[in-house]
Amino acid sequence: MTGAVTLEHVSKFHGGTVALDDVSLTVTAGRFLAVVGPPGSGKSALLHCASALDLPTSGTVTVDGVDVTALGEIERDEWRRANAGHVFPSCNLLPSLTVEQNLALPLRLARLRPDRAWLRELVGRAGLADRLHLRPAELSGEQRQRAAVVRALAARPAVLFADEPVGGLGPGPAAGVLDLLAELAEDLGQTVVMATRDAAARAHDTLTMAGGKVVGGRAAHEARGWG
Ligand SMILES: Nc1ncnc2c1ncn2[C@@H]1O[C@H](COP(=O)(O)OP(=O)(O)OP(=O)(O)O)[C@@H](O)[C@H]1O
Repeated sequence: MTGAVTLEHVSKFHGGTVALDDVSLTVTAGRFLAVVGPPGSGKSALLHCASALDLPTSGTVTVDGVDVTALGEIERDEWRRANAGHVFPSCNLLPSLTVEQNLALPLRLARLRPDRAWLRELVGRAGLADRLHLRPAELSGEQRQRAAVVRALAARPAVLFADEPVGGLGPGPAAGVLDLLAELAEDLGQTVVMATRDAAARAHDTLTMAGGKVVGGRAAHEARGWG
């Protein structure tokens, strides 16, 4: 199983603002981890550093044994395209393309060969098999966000990083998207790291952040850095 993420003494400063303050933790491969905390507690900063979208000011991030903080910029971009999938609050699907074209786009841009069996599996689980020919505007909000999850996983990344993936959805559609994330972890062993203010119920493990630090968690044996 892939997707083990380890942060060791990771700090991130933005000028004088501390976004992450000496965070050390381990995400177990194949688990669905929710990172919870109030606005400004450092959830996004944690996801950005863990997924190599951003470099920490200090500390190291290792994913499946690769120290991504030691990679040069070009190598880091290549690593991220192949190994880190991202979902954001807004689905960011291109309105002029069909769902199928949207799902294939990151693979085409990265010149990665599609794994058709994997894509079929994802599309089926997301309930989009009969929606592939439609434009994003013809989907429900939940279906659009499910499509964003499939797109993020198309390259078979080691880890899916979802930053407030249900932020713009009502309770019913949000539950549908969270169910999909939980199923992907439970049935396919997909490692998922999700930042959320309050939608952690379906996750296997929870870490709580405040002031850039990890201050608690349900999977205390899996993480270090508090108490
Ligand atoms: N680019 C930036 N420039 C300056 N400060 C930043 C920047 N990005 C984040 N911060 C600050 O770092 C801290 C942590 O921000 P972060 O976005 O990680 O929190 P969050 O828990 O994800 O919040 P939210 O729930 O609102 O998304 C906050 O004080 C924020 O203002």
